[in-house]
Amino acid sequence: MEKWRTSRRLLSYSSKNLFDRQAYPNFENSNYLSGSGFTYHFGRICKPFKPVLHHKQNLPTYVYTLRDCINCLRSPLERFNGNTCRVQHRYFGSMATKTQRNPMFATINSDDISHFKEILGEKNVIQDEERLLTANTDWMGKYKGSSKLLLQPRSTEEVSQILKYCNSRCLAVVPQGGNTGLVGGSVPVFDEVIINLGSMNNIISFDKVSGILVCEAGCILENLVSFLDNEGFIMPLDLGAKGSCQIGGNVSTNAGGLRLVRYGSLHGNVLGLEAVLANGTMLDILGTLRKDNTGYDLKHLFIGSEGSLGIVTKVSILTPPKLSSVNLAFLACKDYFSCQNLLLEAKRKLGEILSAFEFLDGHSMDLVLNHLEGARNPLPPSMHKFYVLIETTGSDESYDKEKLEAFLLRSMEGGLISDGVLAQDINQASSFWRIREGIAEALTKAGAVYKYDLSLPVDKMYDLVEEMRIRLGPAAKVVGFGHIGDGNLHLNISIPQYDDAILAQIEPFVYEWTSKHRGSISAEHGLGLMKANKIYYSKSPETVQVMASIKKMLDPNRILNPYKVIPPSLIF
Ligand SMILES: O=C(O)CC[C@@H](O)C(=O)O
Ligand SMILES: [Zn+2]
Repeated sequence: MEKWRTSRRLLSYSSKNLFDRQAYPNFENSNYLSGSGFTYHFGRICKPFKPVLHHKQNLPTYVYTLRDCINCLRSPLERFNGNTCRVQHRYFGSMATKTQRNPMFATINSDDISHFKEILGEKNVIQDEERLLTANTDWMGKYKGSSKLLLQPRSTEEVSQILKYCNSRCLAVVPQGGNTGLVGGSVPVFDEVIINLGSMNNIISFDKVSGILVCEAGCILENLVSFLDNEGFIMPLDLGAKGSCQIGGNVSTNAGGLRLVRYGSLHGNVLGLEAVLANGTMLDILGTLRKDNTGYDLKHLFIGSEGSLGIVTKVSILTPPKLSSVNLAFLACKDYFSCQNLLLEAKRKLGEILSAFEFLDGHSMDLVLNHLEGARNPLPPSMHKFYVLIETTGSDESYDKEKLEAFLLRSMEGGLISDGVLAQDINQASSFWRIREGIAEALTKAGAVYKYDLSLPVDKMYDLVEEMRIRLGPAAKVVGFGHIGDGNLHLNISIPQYDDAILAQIEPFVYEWTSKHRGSISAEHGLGLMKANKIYYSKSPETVQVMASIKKMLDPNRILNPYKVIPPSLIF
């Protein structure tokens, strides 16, 4: 096979909108909250004693008390401190916890509707069933709420008025952007009012000298990409969902994506933001400075807190200049060890021009080929176990190409790569990216899927996939792919339909494994509803207590995105 044909310069390319809701049927099966019934303490096994109903009973959270814990040896007497359960939160890692609607929240009445119509105008107060069905359902069709109301504010002032009113009435709300999240964070759990930011989609300013873009939260990522492309700049983040996701949602979930290896996370790229607090206060921290050490940097509270502390309405982002030479290689590796070594070498040898380093296993490739129309393996049919995409972005066409080709040749001679091709044009590059970016879509088409988004030491990452495969046997397809360059594994388990018995084999094992290796149970997707109760696998009780205190201070009535991020029993 002709290995490294001369590559033509790739200009900017963007993949198809993979997350277009229209393209996907909804799946009806959704018993996402059932747990395994085991008791865990930070991912370590504790012996179940007896389940008790949580004493602050709005929520029937079953608390498995701890006794003879082989790891922590804490006395079960610590369970209660007067009326306050002091340590219960430590013990419900993956146990059966079923969230119930908190009765402290009011339900919408006709006066509320009239009030919202006064603030927003008739057409921005949506009660239409079809629109609500879409907004109540997440992209995977896995999480479904039953909200009766969707509001579409057009300005920060309107968001402020909505929240002020909801807070006074104790009406729970869920902020929603493009609704492309994967942890049930952007849809209601019950009847929360949906606040959709999609109408706030103006670009406010762009400064070519500094590369700082200021825009409203509802701007679709791909529109920002196109706008910046005309100005000779790029967004520092790139996601498969770019055609639908909105920047406010990206910031609120601290979305990572394909370019993080080069440009870093949104905690670094977001220079400022505007957010509306639960009581309607408009918080203007929309700075455009690279350096500002005047007190606490509060913007970081809103980056990645999934709308639980405030609703992000505007953002200011540092954007890198668009460089003229982009190359993309699609490679095969014989084993995971070679992928790791290739990453190490790529960092060393490609240095400043490396802009993406992604991997997928052969099982992910099979899924894509079986379920994505028109997808084709760019390499000749062979049983490759692993594939890697390496993208370089630089400013000197011949130097960059030479550098990449020399690197690929050396890696091939050294046995790190077993086969590979370089994209010859934008279309080819898009088709390569389509394979990597299309895995999530292929999984959704294949049936039910359990998703885990983990940060792990790179050398350990794939052991988990293999262990899971052995654990589940032929009943499930276990696939591993992701941002190996950032130590982020996407472990997905695909089965024909959701099955509690299989889930019990996966959880809490997967969280325990991650905790044991000092990883994170959410690398980039957030905790949402799916993992609010699992937070202790990655954070200490003291840390979660501080988070809960911040939540209670900023949102005393807990109206913002309830039941998500922090274990409900800690804050209600
Ligand atoms: O579906 C997933 O598990 C990952 C989705 C997304 O974060 C990706 O990197 O493709
Ligand atoms: Zn990802």
